[in-house]
Amino acid sequence: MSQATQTQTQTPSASTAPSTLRGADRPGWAWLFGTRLSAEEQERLAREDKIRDLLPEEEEDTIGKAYDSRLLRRLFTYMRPYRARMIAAVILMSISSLLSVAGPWFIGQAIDQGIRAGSLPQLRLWTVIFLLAAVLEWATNRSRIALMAYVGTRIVADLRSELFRHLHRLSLNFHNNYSVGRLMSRLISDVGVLQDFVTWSITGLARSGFVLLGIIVAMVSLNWRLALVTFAVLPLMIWLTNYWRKRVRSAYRATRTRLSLINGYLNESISGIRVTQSFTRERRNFQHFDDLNRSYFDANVDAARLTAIFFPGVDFMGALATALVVGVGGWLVLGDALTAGTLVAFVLYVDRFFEPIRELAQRYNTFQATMAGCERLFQLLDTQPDLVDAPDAYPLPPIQGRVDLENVFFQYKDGEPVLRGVTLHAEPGQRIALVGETGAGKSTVIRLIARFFDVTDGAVKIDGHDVRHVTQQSLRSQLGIVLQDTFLFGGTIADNIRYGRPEASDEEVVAAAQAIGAHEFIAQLPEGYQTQVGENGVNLSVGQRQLISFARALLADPRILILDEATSSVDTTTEKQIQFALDRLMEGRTSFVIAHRLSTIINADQIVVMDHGRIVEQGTHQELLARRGRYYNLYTMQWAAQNGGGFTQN
Ligand SMILES: Nc1ncnc2c1ncn2[C@@H]1O[C@H](COP(=O)(O)OP(=O)(O)OP(=O)(O)O)[C@@H](O)[C@H]1O
Repeated sequence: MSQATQTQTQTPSASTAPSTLRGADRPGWAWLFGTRLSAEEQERLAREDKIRDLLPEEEEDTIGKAYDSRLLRRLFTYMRPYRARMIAAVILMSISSLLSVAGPWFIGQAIDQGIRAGSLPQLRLWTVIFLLAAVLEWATNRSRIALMAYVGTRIVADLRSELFRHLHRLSLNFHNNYSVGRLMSRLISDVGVLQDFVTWSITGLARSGFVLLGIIVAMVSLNWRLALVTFAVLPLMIWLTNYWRKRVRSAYRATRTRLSLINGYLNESISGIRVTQSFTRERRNFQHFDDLNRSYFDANVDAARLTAIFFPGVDFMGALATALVVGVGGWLVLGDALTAGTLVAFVLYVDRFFEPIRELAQRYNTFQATMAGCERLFQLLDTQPDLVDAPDAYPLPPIQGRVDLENVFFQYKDGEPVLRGVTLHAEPGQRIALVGETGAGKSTVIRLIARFFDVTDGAVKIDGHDVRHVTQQSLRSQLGIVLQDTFLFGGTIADNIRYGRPEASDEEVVAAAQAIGAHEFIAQLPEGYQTQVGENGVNLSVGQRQLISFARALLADPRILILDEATSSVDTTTEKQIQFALDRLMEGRTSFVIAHRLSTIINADQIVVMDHGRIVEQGTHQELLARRGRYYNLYTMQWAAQNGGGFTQN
């Protein structure tokens, strides 16, 4: 049962109301006086109860500190190659900040020395200076942003490539446990947040701090009494910022977690749409999606309400400070204690004073998101591959194809042995079929041969070389692995066939397809070998996909071939075709086949019957039938199921 249906049975209760609803959405007095919930609020509580179990634990989605020197230091190492550009951006930022602070002072001069002194040349001079300063400010700002956008984009491109390479180095165990959705979110959203941060926040924050400081210095030096009047609104401002900062943290977290739920559910629903349609689950899915969607909507509305409190609040503080400055300043001007130009400059400063404060508060959030994103990205980058080449690993020389498993023990988790003393010898060119109940350990055996995991005890040897002593690259390049879920990459059929040997000629590609028996259907496609497959490509049947993957394996020409349940999901005609292709593919190679249909492995040189991690029988088809043991039972059961009657051995 899915989590969604499990949670549907829960009854909504006000005591378990989500913190965002309790804190930000509901007015305080409603809780204080126990006012009844409106129908809409009750509905929302019911919805939140349904999705509660799906929300990540607080620790999993740590919002992170707004400032973490360790993370920042590491982030700065990525900026090092672009140091020159960053220094240039900082210089430009300083110039534009100074010009921004100087602007109101120029206006003050234009009024006092031009208008009040009745001097047209002075008025002209200060106006031109102001204009030039504005143009220069625009130009420096523009260049700073362009430089930082370049640096941000480069850093993100570098980091993305590093992550991509790192993901390819991580072992199968890691990929089994880390969902594709989570990886995509690291590669796309976390990296994206970082780009925003580098482009906008680093110099943007510095500029805001710089301008704020400059304005304070300018105001105090112009008239310290009036400056104090302006600062009178600061306590109110600090209170408002703190109020907002505390609440916005959980509000944004709520929107983020709900958005990730929507994305995850969309991903799952689209991937599993066939199953949904075949079980006519659409209505339930619509309902669940509506719940998620509404919950995201509600969280966004909460966040928007907070924004609606804060930003107009800052504007109001600005207006309040302006009123104070105009009132007190005007009174000083009337008493000749202040010039009109200084007053105008002050009014302009007050206006600019609140802009960086607003910016700093707004960036606080980005800062938190960036630190959390960085933490997750670096954690991923720090994940060590479970399997690394030994320091003295040597490349496996070209092999004949002898495979030996010597008393192999293996466990995925401590205390849960999966293989218990497996010994198996395959001569070059032999076909080995692994059979047994589900969970017997067949796939584990082939994973150990390909060294996707290391044995816990014993050894796996290829041509006498312990697989732990050779480089992984040299080992896998001599193995061909064809899995049950055939994966075709975006590109043409020809590209897919030459995936393991990109340098293969067109003739070799066609020859491989012909040998496998795939040429006929490929030739009939409108664009033949140039037909696009993979996502958005032509629709191929399961059997056709398998044939392409066989041609791919044949062209790569490995000495050892591993086939995982390759014939379990196709009809009888296709199975015959595939059987032909397989026979062709396995010719002259050591092959390990896991086939659930025993009829396909009758010709194997050795049939290895596994049970609970041990080999319980071993021999040819005839030998094992004659023994009337485990294999005989498995075979006769399948034979009866497929032919509707009892099996008689002739
Ligand atoms: N990545 C893993 N982590 C932990 N346990 C695993 C992992 N893969 C397999 N197992 C466990 O190891 C045991 C053997 O699994 P294995 O896949 O080798 O069986 P199998 O014989 O190939 O089964 P099937 O025919 O169903 O594919 C099972 O009990 C399985 O639950």
